[in-house]
Amino acid sequence: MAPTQLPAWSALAAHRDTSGSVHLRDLFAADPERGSALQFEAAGLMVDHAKQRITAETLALLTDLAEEADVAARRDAMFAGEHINVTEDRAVLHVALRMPKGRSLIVDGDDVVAQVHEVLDRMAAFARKVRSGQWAGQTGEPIKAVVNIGIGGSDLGPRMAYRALRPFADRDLKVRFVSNVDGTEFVEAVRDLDPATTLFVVSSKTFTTLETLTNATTARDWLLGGLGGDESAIAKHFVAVSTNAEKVSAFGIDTDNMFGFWDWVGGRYSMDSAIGLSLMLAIGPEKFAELLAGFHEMDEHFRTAPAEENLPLLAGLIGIWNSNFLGADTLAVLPYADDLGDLPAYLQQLDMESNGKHVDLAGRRVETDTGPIVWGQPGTNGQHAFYQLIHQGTRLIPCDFLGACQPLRDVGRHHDLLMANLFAQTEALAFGKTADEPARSFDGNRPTTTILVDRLEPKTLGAIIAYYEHKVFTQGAIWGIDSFDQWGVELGKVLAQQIIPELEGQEAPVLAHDSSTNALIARYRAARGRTV
Ligand SMILES: O=P(O)(O)OC[C@H]1O[C@](O)(CO)[C@@H](O)[C@@H]1O
Repeated sequence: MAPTQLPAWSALAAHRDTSGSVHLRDLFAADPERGSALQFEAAGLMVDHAKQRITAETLALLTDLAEEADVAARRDAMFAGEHINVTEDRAVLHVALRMPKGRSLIVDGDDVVAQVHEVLDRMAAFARKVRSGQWAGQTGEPIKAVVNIGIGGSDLGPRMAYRALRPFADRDLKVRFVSNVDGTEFVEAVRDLDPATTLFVVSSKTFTTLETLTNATTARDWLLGGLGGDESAIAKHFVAVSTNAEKVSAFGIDTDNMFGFWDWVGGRYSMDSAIGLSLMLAIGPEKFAELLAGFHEMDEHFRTAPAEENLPLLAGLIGIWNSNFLGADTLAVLPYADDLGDLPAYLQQLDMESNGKHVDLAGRRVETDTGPIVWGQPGTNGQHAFYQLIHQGTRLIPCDFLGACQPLRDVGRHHDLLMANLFAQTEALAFGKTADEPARSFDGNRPTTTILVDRLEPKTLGAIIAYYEHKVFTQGAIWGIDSFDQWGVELGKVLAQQIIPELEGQEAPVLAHDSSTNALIARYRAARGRTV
């Protein structure tokens, strides 16, 4: 049934019409305990929803909606390994990637937890060899640089987590990430690297992705070019992370040097699978295990906590309130932690690739907006760029503010100033300011959630990511969509394959696109001195 037909949906619409415009100033004035009443804690995260435009009644109606939409049953189906990714007929089991050793989960006849730990153990053994210098390159020298080649879910997770966990990384090991098919990224990434001491981790679930295979081929040429062309060097300088052993081997990487995962791990949910290998190389297996423990703690909270205290569930519901009832189109993610600088980009894929859907599970066109446009960048930089529009523009932009109470590098007054800015922004957005001059007045009533952790460490990062994964899950379950496929990325890939020979060919191609695309291709060919 479409969510709009559920009784709680109509009740929420009526509630919005009667009290949805009450100002946060009035909500706070009416309830002196509001600040603490709307703070929730689990797995090392404190999530403060007090500055959202909600009341106890809103939350009660939203949890009714979750019940009527049967979110709990869908969650249980995910944890049980049912094929909830219906368009691809697959289980969705990223939660199994962080289940502790010894636990068992039989899916389609296999104990997936045992499989997960077998790969984790191989990854750990490999990481220890590389980190200790025991793994030698072609010339016998130890590895000093790791380059992860991958894109989308095979890049954004390890890239984001590496930046977030730099303080825990072995700083003698350079770690780089190459994703874009723009050759510039590869050239710049290896500019100061020595092939003799560089290890490439080619990460691709399918091992068919154009960008990744192009970059991996260029990397192989660069390596062989620098080491005298002896192909035996590949085994010492290339490892693969993939579900596709056949393609890995066809590329020339020995499958002994391959770390696998499974079709029940979606790309954007894979940073805690073998896709995290480059991160493990940087921070070591022990810290990687702490990251997994943080994920698992939030998984267990999501699986077992009652709706009224369930952090990801509440976050998902409040997001639905903002999008579907208050009319917000976007969500700004604003980390007050430079270490989380790549979190907005990571969450863009997690949220927008999962819930950017226009049909429901039965294939009917949805009747309501689905996933929000996710964007953002670290505070305080954003304050001096786009916050003007959040404060005084005409659009409603809900924001997630994230911060850590204890700095990992305590420099002078920096951390207090950083966090003062975070708190000040949420206060200004909620309460605004009246002034005689219209241009200087702030309406306020702009909804925000603040997420605080004590320290940004592997465990808390895991909990933050699992919190967002399950928030996205909750929203997808309510909208009744498949959050785990991504057919929308296919059309552009197919068209690019048609256009590639039209750009590269010597002969002037016969162009059969629309007049705009034809003209762009002709312009490009002319600028590159090719016949048109
Ligand atoms: O890991 P792969 O198979 O190279 O895919 C990379 C990314 O491409 C996508 O399929 C989108 O094009 C993502 O879902 C995925 O994370």
